[in-house]
Amino acid sequence: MRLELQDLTVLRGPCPVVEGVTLTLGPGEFVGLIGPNGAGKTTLMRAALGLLPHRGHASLAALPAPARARACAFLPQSREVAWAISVEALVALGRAPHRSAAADDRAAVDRALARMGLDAYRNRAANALSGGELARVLMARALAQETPLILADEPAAGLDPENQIRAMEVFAALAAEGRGVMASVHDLGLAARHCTRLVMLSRGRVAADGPPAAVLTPDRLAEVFNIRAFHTDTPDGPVFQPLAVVR
Ligand SMILES: Nc1ncnc2c1ncn2[C@@H]1O[C@H](COP(=O)(O)OP(=O)(O)OP(=O)(O)O)[C@@H](O)[C@H]1O
Repeated sequence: MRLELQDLTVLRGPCPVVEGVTLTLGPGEFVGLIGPNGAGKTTLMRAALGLLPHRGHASLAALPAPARARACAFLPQSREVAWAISVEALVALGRAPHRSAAADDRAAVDRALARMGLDAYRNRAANALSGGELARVLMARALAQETPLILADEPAAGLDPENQIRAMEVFAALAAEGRGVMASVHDLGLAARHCTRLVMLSRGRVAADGPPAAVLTPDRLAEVFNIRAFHTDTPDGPVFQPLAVVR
């Protein structure tokens, strides 16, 4: 399954905050959605999912809600859990879109918990976890949905370095298994190292779309992000470190 966006435009009041975005997300891709604060990353994902009114075409938004929930898992930026629900029960909510046998649901929840290293947290109350622990639990809920597409809004925010790397590795592995993953990422170093492709947004428009090294050019970093950065290739992969504000 592919996500296809054609000329997607989202207005907030009279202003377009996403404008004329055309892109596809296909199996095997881990797309990093990058761009400065306010560039339109969250808005783009929510419109693609049919959660915001938009113009143009979004293949997911065009599906009826139940089919959409079986096609795509969404990991939103907000991480509030109001009740003292157990981690296991929270992750099991990811199975809601499916009409599968209980044993299949349990197996999917087990796979998601194991993948996120959360077996020991199964019986903990979700509203008594640290911010980073809860972020991993909500990622497990999205994984338990076992959808061909995954959209994640800043999944690495608030995670420690080990868990940031682990989260990016899980998404990269899901892509390698044939899913299509798109995640907004502020850490350009993580994005450069783990994503197969970057889409750079600037003021609601696609400023660049391609392999990380082709997207993260000094000119675009200055123009779009207002920074200059150190960027080199090592045997461990690309290393990217923002250095200074340019203007
Ligand atoms: N409910 C709203 N009403 C009006 N404008 C909004 C609303 N939500 C977002 N915006 C505006 O739309 C633009 C894009 O916001 P969006 O949240 O998509 O950006 P973002 O790239 O995800 O930013 P960040 O990196 O800060 O999370 C911003 O200028 C923002 O102020």
